[in-house]
This record gives sequence, C-alpha cells and structure tokens, in this order.
Amino acid sequence: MAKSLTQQASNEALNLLGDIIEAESTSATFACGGTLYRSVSVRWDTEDSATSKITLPEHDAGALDKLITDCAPASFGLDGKDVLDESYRKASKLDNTQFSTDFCPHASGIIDTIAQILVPSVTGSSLGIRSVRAMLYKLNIYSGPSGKFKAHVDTPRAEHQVASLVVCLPCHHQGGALLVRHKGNETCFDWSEVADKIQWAAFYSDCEHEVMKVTSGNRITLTYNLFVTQHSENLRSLSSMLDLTTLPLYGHVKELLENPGFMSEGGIIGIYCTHVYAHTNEDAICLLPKALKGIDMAIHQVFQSLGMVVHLRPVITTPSEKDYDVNDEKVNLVGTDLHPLQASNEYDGWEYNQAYGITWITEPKHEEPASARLAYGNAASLSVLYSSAALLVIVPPVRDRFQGDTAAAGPERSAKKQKLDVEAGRAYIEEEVYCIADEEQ
Ligand SMILES: O=C(O)CCC(=O)C(=O)O
Ligand SMILES: [Fe+2]
Repeated sequence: MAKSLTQQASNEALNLLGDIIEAESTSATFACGGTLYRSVSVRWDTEDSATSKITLPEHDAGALDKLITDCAPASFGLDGKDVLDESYRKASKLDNTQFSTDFCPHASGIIDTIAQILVPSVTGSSLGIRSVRAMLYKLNIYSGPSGKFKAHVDTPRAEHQVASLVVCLPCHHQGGALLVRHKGNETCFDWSEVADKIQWAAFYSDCEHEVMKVTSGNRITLTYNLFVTQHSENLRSLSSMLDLTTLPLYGHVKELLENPGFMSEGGIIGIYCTHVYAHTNEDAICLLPKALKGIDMAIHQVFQSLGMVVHLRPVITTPSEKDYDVNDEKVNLVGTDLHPLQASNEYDGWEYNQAYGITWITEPKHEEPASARLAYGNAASLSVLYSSAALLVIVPPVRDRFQGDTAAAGPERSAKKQKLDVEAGRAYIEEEVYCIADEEQ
C-alpha cells in the first residue's frame, strides 16, 4: 500500500530527529532555561561610600530609582576594546566588585541542571568527572522604552569558559526577549509575562544572542560566566527547575508525536546512547538513568514529559545476534534491565527478551562486554556478547497520545500508558517483553 503523505512527512521528521541526535546534538541542547520562586536581595555601593539595598519582587520605588541612578552605562567588547554605543547596547551596569547578592546559582541547583544538559562529560567512560562553576560577572538593567542589546557573541573571559548564564530578577517589564541562536536554530526566552519569579537561561559561549527592545519597566539581570572544572561531584537527577519545553529538542519531539501519520498504530523508537556510561559496571548501573548526560538525558526527559514510557536497556550488538529477522520482522535481544557483566557457562546467564520491530534512529556507538561464556566444541573457546545502552521509547497509537495533561507524566500516568499500549495491541510491554504485534490482517 502506498504510504500516505502524512506518513511520509512523519518519517522525514523521525529521520531528522535521528540526524539531530547523531550530530552530537548541540542543535537540540544549545540552550536551556527555567524558573525559580524566591526573592532576591541586592546590596550595592553608592557614591557617598554608603550601601543601599533592594529586595525583589517586593520593593519600594525609591530603592529601584536609586539602583538605576547608581548604575553606569554598560559597554560591550568590540575588537578587544570596551565600547559605549547606545545604538548597539542600551543598558546600565554594576560591576561584580560594586554589589553583592544573596542569590547563588550553585545553591539554587541551577548549575547542576545546566551541567547535565549543556556540558556532558567528555572524558571517556567514567561518570560525572566534570562540573561547572559560575562566576558572577555583572548586574545589568535594560529599561523601557529603549533598552536593548543587539546580536553578539559574548567575549570569553577564560580558556575554560563554556557557557553564559543570565538570571532575570523578578521585576515588571515589557519586551526584552532574549533570542539565542546556534547553527540555524533559535530559541526565545521571553520573561516579560512573569514579574514575581526568577527566570534564567544558559547557552553555549559560541551562541549568538540578542536582547530585544524593552518597551517599558526594568529588566534587571545578573550575568554569570560558566567554566568547566575537573573536580567530580555527586550526580543528581535533573531537577524540576528545568523547564523541558525550553530545550530545542522538545519542539521537534512534540511535533513528531502530534503528527497523526507518525506511528499511527504505535511502535517503539530505539535510540542508542551517545555518551559512554560503563553500563555493565555495577556502580554505573546504580546511578543510571539519573546520571544520563547531555542529549541522552534530554531525550529521556523530553519523551517522558510528553507522556511516553522510556526504558534504558542494553541491546546486544554482537553481529551474529544483532537485528536478525523472524518472519520478515527485525528482532533485537534486549536485556530485561541493565545487567552487570556476566561470566557464566550457562547459556542464559544474561537475561534478555526478544524485541520485535524497533525503529532504530541512531547507530550503536559504544559497546561493553555483556556476557562472556565458555563454549564447548572440539576445544573450549570463550564467546563474548557485546551490548550497547539504548533508550527505548514506547509510542502508543495516535488515539492514545496526549490524553489530558502531557506535562504531568508521573508514575501513575506511565502505568496507564502501558495498559493502554497493551489494549491497543500494537506496541506494548508485557512482563518486560517489548513487542510490536503483527500488522492488521
Ligand atoms: O540580558 C540578557 O538576556 C543577555 C545579556 C547579554 O547578552 C550580555 O550581558 O552579554
Ligand atoms: Fe551577551
């Protein structure tokens, strides 16, 4: 039967998603942001060697006027010089030596969140080697009716600078959206709607960005330079502070799932992990999936937030066992869970299920020995099975997607989804067997 147009379009969208992930995915995770509910105090030096204070969001108008008066015009870097030019940047500033604040991005957990998304470890197979440190840089005020900062790339302040963080303090303003661009993609952070919360955005240092015109009020920000450090820190799961909808990947996935032609009868998307996790090591297994990094974490969270059930599983990649056909259907051997390396002379030492019809959108990247066993023939020989860690996304039939509030994908919802999947009879999990039922007769 000829494929319908919507089916074709959705296949293209799925391929695009695969390409984005394969391309190490900075186009999916170059920026992220979120919201925090708490007040912030700032104390600053005034001309007469005294100190003033403002607490936001509640403040008296006098304190805000004083802060605005005590700030100096903000310059920007051009050809290695600091330049003042209001047609390019209209804002005022306090240097970090002139003020202090009780807001700390580390203590608030923002930095851990950013580190997991923007700076996945690049140092091989161990987990959590690197961490990110924030250095307070400036306080800036962009005031209506014409505050702005035209498109620019931040000047790196040190060799290990990887990203910039902008924290918008709770204060009324209109306009002033922050646009961040990377390799043809653009993300917008518009903080003008909310005046009683802290809102933040972080993005890679090489992203072009601009602050659109502030038409009224005062857009007050703290800016931080983010550096990579080598010391390790305990891993924690992605905090609820991260607004997943700010990840560029979110839009791609949502569009795909909303397309009625995409896996209309349900299915399973297979995505091999991009980063290395030593996924057959017992310590690593305890930390997963909350220690997933970068694009892997983003995929896991984004699909889950859209109501999908996502499993992290080892998949056998040894050529003789990989991807074989049964009645024209591709079959994969999928671990029943992440397993430690099994040295066993029993054939079934490594527990797995057969999975039918997974739609793989990326290739395996890193293999670990999964099971080593002695095979007896004329002479005993050691046979090793290898596995790669993969994310398996269970996609329900289109009629069962997006029921109710998709953002609230708690355990209850997951359980409901799995049941629906069974009922739909197309893509389901039963006793941890992944299976897509045969096409309709
Ligand atoms: O305030 C913002 O959103 C960004 C400011 C900025 O680009 C900068 O300070 O370099
Ligand atoms: Fe900037």
